[in-house]
Amino acid sequence: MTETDSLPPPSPAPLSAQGRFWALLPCAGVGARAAGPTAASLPKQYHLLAGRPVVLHTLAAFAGVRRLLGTLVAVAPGDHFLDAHAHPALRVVPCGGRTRADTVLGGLQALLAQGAQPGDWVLVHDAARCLVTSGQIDALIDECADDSVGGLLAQRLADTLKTGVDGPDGLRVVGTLERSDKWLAQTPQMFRIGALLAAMAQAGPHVTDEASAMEALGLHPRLVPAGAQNFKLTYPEDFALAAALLAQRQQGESVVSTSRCEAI
Ligand SMILES: Nc1ccn([C@@H]2O[C@H](COP(=O)(O)OP(=O)(O)OP(=O)(O)O)[C@@H](O)[C@H]2O)c(=O)n1
Ligand SMILES: C[C@](O)(CO)[C@H](O)COP(=O)(O)O
Repeated sequence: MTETDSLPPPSPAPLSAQGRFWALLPCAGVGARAAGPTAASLPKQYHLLAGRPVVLHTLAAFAGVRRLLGTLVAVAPGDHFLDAHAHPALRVVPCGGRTRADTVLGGLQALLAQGAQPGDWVLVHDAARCLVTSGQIDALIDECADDSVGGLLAQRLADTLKTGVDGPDGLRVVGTLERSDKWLAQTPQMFRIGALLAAMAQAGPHVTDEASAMEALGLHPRLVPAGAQNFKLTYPEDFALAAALLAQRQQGESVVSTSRCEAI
């Protein structure tokens, strides 16, 4: 164990009248779109950002949510990166699949095999979405735990939304969409484990998020507004922005703890 101090210690999860909550992090992607000219072969969820691998920033946010009973990280078979970061609050399971949806399906099955119940809630969150905060995760649970379907964090559109077509004359605008009812889906996305498992199995390996699988069954997940900082590391240019934001947050934390020390 070399970096257990990277994660806050697990706090005992209080029993909640609203049910039991688990987290599932799909962490088995290869990060093809993040591979710039100088990229190492390491998948993006393991790149170092502000002194820590990306996924440990993500896990630190989940470690701050007291209602979670446990977190399962779904990694690719043969991936031992997290072995060096063993932690009592974590289950690392080599159930990664060819697509994100396959990985989530394997992770849901693994949660049930490890004692979760079909009626428990699961919060599925991209390992590569490392700027999520404990406060946002708690807000999602607060908004959705009494809901009959579940829901997701999402961001309102700030820009005008175009449709484009890449034709013989180059990439051209062919229309402008009404944006007031459009949202960018983020994660976590929170549903009952049994319902999500059935929905994902039916939706197939190419569904891009959990909410889509539930929508395909005629359900309407709740949208919980979240800010632009909860973005997913996808392209090479995303890393510098994430590093700057994480460094700024760390600086903020150290200023607060210094002022606490001075106040004592
Ligand atoms: N087969 C896969 C594909 C993706 N993911 C995870 O799903 C999250 C979001 O997916 P995405 O950004 O698409 O990651 P990659 O598939 O790694 O990226 P790319 O499509 O650029 O290769 C990431 O945490 C990624 O590790 C996964 O667990 N299993
Ligand atoms: C789940 C997700 O992050 C919500 O925006 C997104 O759909 C993942 O997409 P990708 O196709 O795996 O990049």
